[in-house]
Amino acid sequence: MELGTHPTFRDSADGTVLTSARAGDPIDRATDAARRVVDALLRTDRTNANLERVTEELDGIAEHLEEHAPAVAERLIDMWSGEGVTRHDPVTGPENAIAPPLVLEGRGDGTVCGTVTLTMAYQGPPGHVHGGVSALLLDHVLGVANAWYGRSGMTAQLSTRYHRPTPLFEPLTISGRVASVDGRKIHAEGDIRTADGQVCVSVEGLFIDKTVPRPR
Ligand SMILES: CCCCC/C=C\C/C=C\C/C=C\C/C=C\CCCC(=O)SCCNC(=O)CCNC(=O)[C@H](O)C(C)(C)COP(=O)(O)OP(=O)(O)OC[C@H]1O[C@@H](n2cnc3c(N)ncnc32)[C@H](O)[C@@H]1OP(=O)(O)O
Repeated sequence: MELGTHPTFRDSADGTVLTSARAGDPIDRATDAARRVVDALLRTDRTNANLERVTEELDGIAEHLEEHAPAVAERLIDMWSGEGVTRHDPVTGPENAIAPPLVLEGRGDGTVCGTVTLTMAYQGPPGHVHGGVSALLLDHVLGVANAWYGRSGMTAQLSTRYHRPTPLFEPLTISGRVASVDGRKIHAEGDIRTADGQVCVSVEGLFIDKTVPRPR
């Protein structure tokens, strides 16, 4: 994976924000509105909300957006034209309505961390976070931790241990760090904790340094 000029803990200040800022751009605001729609659909009274009208209006919005969508190949070039901080990924991307989005900071000790409160769309067991969502968040956090360390790679293995159910609707702190590097192999680890420090999920990941060329 190409690293671009991503900051590392050796040359950047403790507290450096490593994910794309929500700039308040129209696309960020539209994506926030889409997240709100997803959450509202999950919470609405299905017998009382006028869902036929809702469907028509949402279809109308989708048609308008599709009319203004360039070809996928062109869009991919645009998506990857930055310096290695993505705006579209499903964990931190302000332009991706699937992303919570998680904001990550780099620490002087090589750790990256961020706090997020997950809502209904991320539910697995009743009132708790889906295990696949936890793995997704941690995989990405380890990827960013690798970059903060100064390396980059593809996930080859992600070993996930679920210690206790991870609550929705409460702030969760997600952190990751590089544990060791052995040639092309990057070993990283991380966890998700509740505000009182209880570990809900921990992971160990093996990443292999490999470049996937950016579309151009
Ligand atoms: C989404 C945003 C990304 C943004 C990136 C942009 C810039 C970066 C900047 C900031 C970073 C920010 C964010 C990054 C965030 C997230 C990252 C997301 C990560 C992913 O979402 S990524 C998708 C899922 N991931 C895959 O899609 C991988 C598919 N797979 C392959 O592409 C190959 O399989 C590969 C590359 C893994 C290896 O292939 P290869 O040919 O390069 O290497 P090779 O096989 O020669 O192995 C060399 C040595 O590694 C050992 N080894 C290999 N694989 C192993 C395994 N699984 N277990 C144990 N050991 C293994 C061998 O045993 C050998 O060991 P030895 O040298 O000792 O013999």
